[in-house]
Amino acid sequence: MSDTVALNVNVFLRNIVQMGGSMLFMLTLCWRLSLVPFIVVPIILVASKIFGVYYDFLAEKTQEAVAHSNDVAEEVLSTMRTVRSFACEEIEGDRFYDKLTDTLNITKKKAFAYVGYLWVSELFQTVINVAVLWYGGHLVLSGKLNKDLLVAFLLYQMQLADNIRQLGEVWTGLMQSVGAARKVCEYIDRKPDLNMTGHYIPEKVTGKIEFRNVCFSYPTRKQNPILRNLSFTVEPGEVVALVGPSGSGKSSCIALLEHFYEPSDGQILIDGVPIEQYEHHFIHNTISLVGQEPVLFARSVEENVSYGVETCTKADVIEASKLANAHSFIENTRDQYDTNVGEKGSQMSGGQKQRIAIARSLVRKPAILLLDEATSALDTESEHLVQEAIYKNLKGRSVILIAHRLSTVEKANKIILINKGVVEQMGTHEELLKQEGMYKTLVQRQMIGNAGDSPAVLDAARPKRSSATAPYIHRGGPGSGALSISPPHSMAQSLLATSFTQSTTSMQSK
Ligand SMILES: Nc1ncnc2c1ncn2[C@@H]1O[C@H](COP(=O)(O)OP(=O)(O)OP(=O)(O)O)[C@@H](O)[C@H]1O
Repeated sequence: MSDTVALNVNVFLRNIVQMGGSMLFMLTLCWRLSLVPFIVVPIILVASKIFGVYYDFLAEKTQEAVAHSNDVAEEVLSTMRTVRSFACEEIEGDRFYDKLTDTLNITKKKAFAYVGYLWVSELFQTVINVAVLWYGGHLVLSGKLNKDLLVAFLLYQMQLADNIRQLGEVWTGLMQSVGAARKVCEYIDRKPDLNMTGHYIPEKVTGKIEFRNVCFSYPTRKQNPILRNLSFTVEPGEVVALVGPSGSGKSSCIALLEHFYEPSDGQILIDGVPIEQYEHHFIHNTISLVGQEPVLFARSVEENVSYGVETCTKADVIEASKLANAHSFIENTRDQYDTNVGEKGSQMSGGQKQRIAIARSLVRKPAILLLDEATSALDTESEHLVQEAIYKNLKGRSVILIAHRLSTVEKANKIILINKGVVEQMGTHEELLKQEGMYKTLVQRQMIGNAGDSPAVLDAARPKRSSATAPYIHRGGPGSGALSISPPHSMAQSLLATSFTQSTTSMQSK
């Protein structure tokens, strides 16, 4: 756009001046003969205007078509393993080809429109030349014009035609740029729907979180309520677990706390202040999130862990990595903290990615930590170590966690069971086990799955909290590292037991 404007404005101004000069000289040579081109030139300008509007429209369509084909290419390249694992290379190739064909069709239309425009303007210029020669000859024969002046007039006339042709090209270039830039300008001028005008920066955040009668639906599905009058409180320093069936709205609560969306009704407060009143950078340094599928950047481990924290030292990075149980595997890589994790962390395993993401959150020393299935890809031992570290080192900080493993959830100070967007049960693991409700059913389901489908196991296990919480692995004491696998657990049973939500869903469907 900048290149086209810089070049075209130069050519445009030069031709306008030359055109003005030619017309002035033509008028002084013979005003009667000047009327001929002066009548036809406005017709050419009108034709240029009509063509310009159409060309602008086609240029915008071309941009859209190119964007669609790029979308397909980008999506397929970034999900290449999925595409290959379903043997869909040809299908995706055809999809890309179709999008490229759309682009080609629009480009063809553009080419035909340009040819049509050139044809019309050349035709009019020929008409002017013929008309000037005919009328000029008539004026010479009738003695109203000197034949030398007719030749001079014709030379200016040729200059004028050349200027009109160049102006047509400039107009085409400008319309092409305007069409292409319109979308970019739309995005630049777009005002976010979210209210990001908050300026509140307190000296200290204690970490009290309050959901007050929150109603929410996603902007793309406004008619589909996700959270309905949802209320709960997390006191400073509390660890609260959100549990419930898949799709019940747990991650949506986290998204609202991160201020990615705003509730349609109700309020979310941090230390009694509505979240939208906090300054954007401040709130995101105060609340740290480890999501379901953490995204790493194609940089070194150290740069990923210290991401966004300007004052972060290497010692801070190592400390956070130790807390996240990531230090030992990082040390074992060839370049250690300088190891490049690859695009979106593709050169790391799922569990390694999660641990680096946890370290990235911990390095900020947040007042509120949100863990949305943040340890789901870790083996039970690693998860246990990471959790121990989090519980030990985040004392005084509030933690909201979503987890599918019962062993993760039961240590929480408070468990909130969300079902279909409302809080159905709330309390500690022991309190909820005493109530008849979905939570107890879920626990029974998991434990039965782990103990040879015997309902009696639940009762037997209840007083022994440690065996209930880590049904298939017993530890020999904190830090001892000694593990023993309980008989008579089968591998299939253990696998079944690892998914809290899966069990929930299957229970619900019954
Ligand atoms: N960006 C989005 N746009 C529209 N609807 C969405 C979006 N994200 C989630 N949803 C819908 O909102 C509902 C709640 O989703 P949410 O992710 O909060 O559930 P969840 O309880 O965390 O589930 P899970 O345990 O499976 O992660 C689901 O029905 C889902 O389809």
